[in-house]
Amino acid sequence: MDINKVMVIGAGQMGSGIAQVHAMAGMKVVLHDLKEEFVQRGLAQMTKNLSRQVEKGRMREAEKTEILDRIQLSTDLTHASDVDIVIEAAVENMRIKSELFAKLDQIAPAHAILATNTSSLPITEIAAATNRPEKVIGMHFMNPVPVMKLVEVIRGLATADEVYEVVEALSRKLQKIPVEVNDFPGFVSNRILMPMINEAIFTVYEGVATPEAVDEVMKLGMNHPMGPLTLADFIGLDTCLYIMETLHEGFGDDKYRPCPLLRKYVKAGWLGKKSGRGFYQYE
Ligand SMILES: CC(=O)CC(=O)SCCNC(=O)CCNC(=O)[C@H](O)C(C)(C)COP(=O)(O)OP(=O)(O)OC[C@H]1O[C@@H](n2cnc3c(N)ncnc32)[C@H](O)[C@@H]1OP(=O)(O)O
Ligand SMILES: NC(=O)C1=CN([C@@H]2O[C@H](COP(=O)(O)OP(=O)(O)OC[C@H]3O[C@@H](n4cnc5c(N)ncnc54)[C@H](OP(=O)(O)O)[C@@H]3O)[C@@H](O)[C@H]2O)C=CC1
Repeated sequence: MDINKVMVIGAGQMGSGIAQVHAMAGMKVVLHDLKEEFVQRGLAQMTKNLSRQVEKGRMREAEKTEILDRIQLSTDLTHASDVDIVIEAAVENMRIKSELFAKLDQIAPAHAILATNTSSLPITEIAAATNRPEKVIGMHFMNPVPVMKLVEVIRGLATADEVYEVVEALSRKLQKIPVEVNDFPGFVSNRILMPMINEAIFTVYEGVATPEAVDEVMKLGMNHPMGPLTLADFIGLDTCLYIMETLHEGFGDDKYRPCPLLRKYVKAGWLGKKSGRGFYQYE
């Protein structure tokens, strides 16, 4: 099956990146969010990224315009009626994702694949909200989407082989490298990454070191491009907390308990870079 038109749900940091890479690969894209201001923010992010490519002489202004022209903005879910695939990148919450998938199942054409960019939630459970579980799949991009090569592809219990093959080919068309993993909480990426981030937060919580010191240790000592607390701020502390909760609940093992300091920051609205404050202050 050829993918010509894609709908991306959620115009946040992941949704806008996912929309951008599909438009750059020549596909028509509908970028959807709840409010006009959110889709406009997504468009501004994509425009900024593409302008940087133009400034660096890697893209012509005309190419940038062509890419942006392929992107339609939407606050109306019925725009899913003529797409080949929907990629959902709304907030990391099972109730919201299940409701979205139930609605999309009613609107999207019968042939359409319903993919989710969830970073930890069970694909099988999201698929159960639809009448087409064989066409539901996890397509987990990494942040920042235009830069990171990986797409973790997760089959639900009922995902059809041909759906997996379409998503694998689509990932390659986006110049990404798909890696198949099974449907377990946090998949592979966040089962390994997020406990490290949570442990870094515990070291601050217990007074072992400052956030700056923790990040320096991991950057200089382990050659990580960003320290774990800078990375947590970059991902979004709300998303980090939701992933830890999914791991904790899914495995029933206390080793995944979210650090109380992470909970406190999220309750305070300190969500990291996107809200201007997390372990660090921005602007
Ligand atoms: C939570 C989940 O479910 C899964 C996840 O995504 S976990 C998060 C996974 N991501 C990571 O671990 C990222 C770790 N950090 C890094 O790899 C790097 O710090 C980084 C790529 C983000 C930035 O790299 P850097 O060398 O420190 O900075 P910088 O030189 O400014 O940027 C490198 C390139 O990335 C681009 N870039 C940086 N941030 C970007 C962004 N937010 N959007 C688009 N492009 C971006 C820059 O334009 C630059 O491009 P060129 O090389 O083409 O000029
Ligand atoms: N951040 C990361 O590094 C990564 C995140 N992910 C996953 O991607 C998804 C999105 O994360 P991210 O982009 O960081 O989050 P953001 O908070 O940046 O963006 C989420 C966007 O989705 C919108 N949204 C919420 N509910 C709905 C809905 N019902 N319909 C349409 N849009 C909705 C939000 O609007 P509002 O502001 O009103 O809530 C917001 O604009 C999550 O599932 C996350 O786990 C995956 C890989 C990496």
